[in-house]
Amino acid sequence: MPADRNSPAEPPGAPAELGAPAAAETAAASAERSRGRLVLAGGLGAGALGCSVALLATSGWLISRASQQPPVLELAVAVTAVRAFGIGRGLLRYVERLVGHDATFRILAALRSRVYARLERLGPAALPAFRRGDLLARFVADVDQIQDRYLRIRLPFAIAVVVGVLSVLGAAVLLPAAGAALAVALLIGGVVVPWLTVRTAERAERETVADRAALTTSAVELLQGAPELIAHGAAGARLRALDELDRRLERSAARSAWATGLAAALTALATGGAVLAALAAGASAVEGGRLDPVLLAVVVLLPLAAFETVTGLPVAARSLARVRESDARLAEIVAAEPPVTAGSARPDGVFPLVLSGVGARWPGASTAALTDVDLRVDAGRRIAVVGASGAGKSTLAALLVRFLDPSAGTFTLAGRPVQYFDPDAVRERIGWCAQDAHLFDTSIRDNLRVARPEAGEPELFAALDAARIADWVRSLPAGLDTPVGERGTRVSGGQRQRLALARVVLAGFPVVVLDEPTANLDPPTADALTLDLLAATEGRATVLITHRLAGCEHADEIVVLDGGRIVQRGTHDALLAVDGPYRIGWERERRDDGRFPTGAPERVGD
Ligand SMILES: Nc1ncnc2c1ncn2[C@@H]1O[C@H](COP(=O)(O)OP(=O)(O)OP(=O)(O)O)[C@@H](O)[C@H]1O
Repeated sequence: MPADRNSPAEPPGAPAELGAPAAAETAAASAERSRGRLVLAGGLGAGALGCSVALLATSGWLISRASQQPPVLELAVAVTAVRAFGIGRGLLRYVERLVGHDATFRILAALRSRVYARLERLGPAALPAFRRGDLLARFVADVDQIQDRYLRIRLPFAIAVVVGVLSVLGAAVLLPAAGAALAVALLIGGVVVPWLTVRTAERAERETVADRAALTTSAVELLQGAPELIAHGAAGARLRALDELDRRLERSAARSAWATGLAAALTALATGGAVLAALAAGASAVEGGRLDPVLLAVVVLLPLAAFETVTGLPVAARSLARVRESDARLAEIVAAEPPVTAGSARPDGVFPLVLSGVGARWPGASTAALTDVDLRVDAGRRIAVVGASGAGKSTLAALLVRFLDPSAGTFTLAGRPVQYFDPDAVRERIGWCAQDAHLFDTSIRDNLRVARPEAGEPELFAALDAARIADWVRSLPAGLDTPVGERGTRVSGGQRQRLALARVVLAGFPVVVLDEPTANLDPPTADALTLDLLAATEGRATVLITHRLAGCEHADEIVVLDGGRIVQRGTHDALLAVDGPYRIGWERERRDDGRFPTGAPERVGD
């Protein structure tokens, strides 16, 4: 981040977490809180697998002993035990799944909140470093992938160790040679095979994560740009590129599946080897009188059951690479430098809002977007910021609403550097109506309530009235419940901006920054909206950013930006009186507007 002359040495309450911890630590912190549940899930899982092993061993003994036709009472305990182990296995497995998933989802929810909080701090200035679809993949798929660390890796490995050791001890008590053979086979199935899987599948797994993210990114881009691509006949090429990405993902998934298949074959071989070894050792021990023949079935069946503990481990090990890759991708978000210094204080008042010698530079940009800007906003004052495209107007808006830090100069609210304050608290006082205001895919009512959730119908209509769109809303069959479509596609550009304006009015900010609210409208509609905007925000400090000069005559001060610097400032009359960019722009706008057929601008819902 560029040096910040304006930064206080140490803003009070600047969150310590801004020190960019790794995502793994973020997940670990969440896991810490669910440790008890994870341990319980491990215990239940070990119990369930223990029941499986005991079930097979007891059944083996029962069948062998029953063949000798002893008194039924002698078998009663074993029969009951078989039932108990059978029921216990299912029951414990069910509860283990509940507890394990509950713990994991809690960890994921906490992790997702933390990642979202990070994203929020980065946005919007630092987010362009990530592509939209890629961010989506990180936020959804990568966070989801982290669940494997607990559900598929740590729990199964811990359970395998406990049950594996107990099974080996059990077998060794009956016949030490069988115990030794089982230990060796379990080490092969539980350590060597998973290790081999990791070695074979690691690259493929990493590629799978990257390919899946690339596929999401391209699919999102393709869907968003579909109308333009179809109109330009370029959709076919993009679809083919997407197809190629899909095939790449298929290839890496196939390579990784091949490793899984190999692991399954090796595990089956190790199981078979353990059973054969137990059979050979058991048969010779029976022959030598060192083992009761009835126990031979137990010795032979035990490895079969014990191997259940390690069969899932190669798949678990395989997902280790995926988890690491997702971790690394989340760590990039966590480590990305926030574009603003955040304190924790809440501003009591914002006036006067003063920029003094302020410069601004966007992350990654080589040149400053603003240089040496002075601005003072007092209560109720209305300032118009005008200038050509690229002059730095939106950058000024970003500075005012704390999306960007000044790289030079000072920005103070009521005399205190803005870096002392929580940016969210600043934004509760300095409202922003964007150039392409976002409407959510829900009703008009819910879109307005983003600004004030508890607002009742009279307040909503008062805000709509101020934005001169209330009559249109009343005329709709569903009124306030009319859906606006995704990104407001079911309403016109002018209606969208007016709804956004109503939202800003409803929020009641003491300072309102209106960033090119008329940018995409035809001149008559734009001018009508500008007048309505100024009327709706009457009495509030307003910074109207615009490339059109019509309406500026109502501002207390006009600031003309060019190349990131203020080149003129004053009232409309004063600026018209001198030969300068404002007068040139004003005269050109009058002349050019004269070329358009002019009609009465629509006032309601254009
Ligand atoms: N998010 C961003 N990241 C990097 N650079 C940016 C970003 N937004 C603007 N810039 C750069 O800052 C400079 C000023 O742009 P800005 O958008 O502030 O101008 P503007 O006067 O609002 O233009 P317009 O009227 O076209 O919106 C330009 O050089 C632009 O490339």
